[in-house]
Amino acid sequence: MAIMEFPKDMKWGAATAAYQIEGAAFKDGKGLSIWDTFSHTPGKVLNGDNGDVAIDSYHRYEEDIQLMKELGIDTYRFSVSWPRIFPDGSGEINQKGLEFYHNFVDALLANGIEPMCTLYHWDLPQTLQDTGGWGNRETVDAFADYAELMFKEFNGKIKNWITINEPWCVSFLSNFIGIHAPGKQDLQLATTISHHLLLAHGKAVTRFRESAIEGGIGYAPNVEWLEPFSNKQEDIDACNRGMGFLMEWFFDPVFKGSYPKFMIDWFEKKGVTLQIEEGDMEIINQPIDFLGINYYTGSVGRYKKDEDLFDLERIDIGFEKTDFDWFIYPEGFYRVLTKIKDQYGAVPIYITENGACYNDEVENGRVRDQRRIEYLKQHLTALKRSIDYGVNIKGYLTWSLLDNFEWAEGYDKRFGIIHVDFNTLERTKKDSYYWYKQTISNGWFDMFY
Ligand SMILES: CCOCCOc1ccc(-c2cn(C[C@@H]3NC[C@@H](O)[C@H]3O)nn2)cc1
Repeated sequence: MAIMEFPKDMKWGAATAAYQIEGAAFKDGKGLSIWDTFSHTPGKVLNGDNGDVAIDSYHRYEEDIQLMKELGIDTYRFSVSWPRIFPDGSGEINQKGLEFYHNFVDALLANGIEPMCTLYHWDLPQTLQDTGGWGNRETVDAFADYAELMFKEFNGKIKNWITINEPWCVSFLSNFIGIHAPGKQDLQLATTISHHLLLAHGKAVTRFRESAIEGGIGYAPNVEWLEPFSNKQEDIDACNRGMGFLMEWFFDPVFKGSYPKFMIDWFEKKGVTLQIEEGDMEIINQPIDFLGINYYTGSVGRYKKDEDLFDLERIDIGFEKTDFDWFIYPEGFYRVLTKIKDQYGAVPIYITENGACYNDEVENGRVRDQRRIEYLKQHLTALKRSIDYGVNIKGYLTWSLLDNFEWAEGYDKRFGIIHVDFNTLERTKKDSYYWYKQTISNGWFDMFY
């Protein structure tokens, strides 16, 4: 047997996000988010899908929690819909919104499941977007006020807080590449937003510390691995720029108190500058209690002038792909985690997202998603290797517990270990659910069975 065994104190979990699962988009006083607006804008989301109903977890969370309990997870990562709490982004509080999350969190705790709460998972109140969104520094303070309210409201119930999910997606994917809400294509704006997001993270940490809240706080950047096609310096440099876009750009300010010079120089060549105000970097560079890491994929890269923003070409050398057309690259998971350890030290890390898109359907009451089991085996093996290297892994949370609304791909891309019929909303445990359940129970798995 090739047993892959994990530390007995490592936490096992699963993750979701409000706009992707809740539905009830216009119910009980919730205000509009930018994803309500974006998904209702023709041409933005595949098949015209939206999160109006999603998988109706707003009404079905008790059923979902029973599925989590049977799965045996220690912790469940969810996000709060900011406009469900502050319909206008700030000011008047929607008590029904607070009531929903209290009922939900109480049900998690009653079933022995530790809540891990993401404060911002992309659903910005539309009213804040109407005044510039994350491009406006006033949104930073609105976020800090929202965060402080949540900290105080749930102090003692929620002990693991994540400020911002995937700041690269919020800034550059959404405001430069433009495929996520609000769908802008402005590099200067996106770069300014990346700074405001880190500032918002820092200000939330300040409020957390000042309020003496029980537990810990971090953020959850997404990372990818880029392996140079050759040892030619131009290939190495191109891959470092591509990785620096997600890693050093969002890690150095938090862990080192400054932006990476090689990226600043590159952006300046593109006519982009950063407006950093006095005191910003000190606010951003505050100690955090853990780092969330979201990893899905990587690729081989090489220099190609004007191929993309970084003169970087991602090439297909035959890696297998998921149904999202992403390369399956478990070695990249090990490489990125060990790079983080080498560059930023043994910061406690939760894998806050790792999983694969496979669109297997229900056949005779069963979902045979063996490819997802293989993906999880390969990436958990890479995780174990990183633990043995000295990476301070505190937990692993798979994305996702349930099939859900996959942003611009709508309901066309399934990441869940539980299948959801998007018409009837019926949940069906996939083969990967049973595999994950056994792995959690054992604390190990056998590579070959
Ligand atoms: C045309 C050019 O395209 C450039 C890259 O385009 C993308 C698209 C999507 C992603 C992406 C999607 N996910 C999964 C989510 N993580 C958070 C959670 O909500 C999951 O649903 N992570 N990254 C990255 C890059």
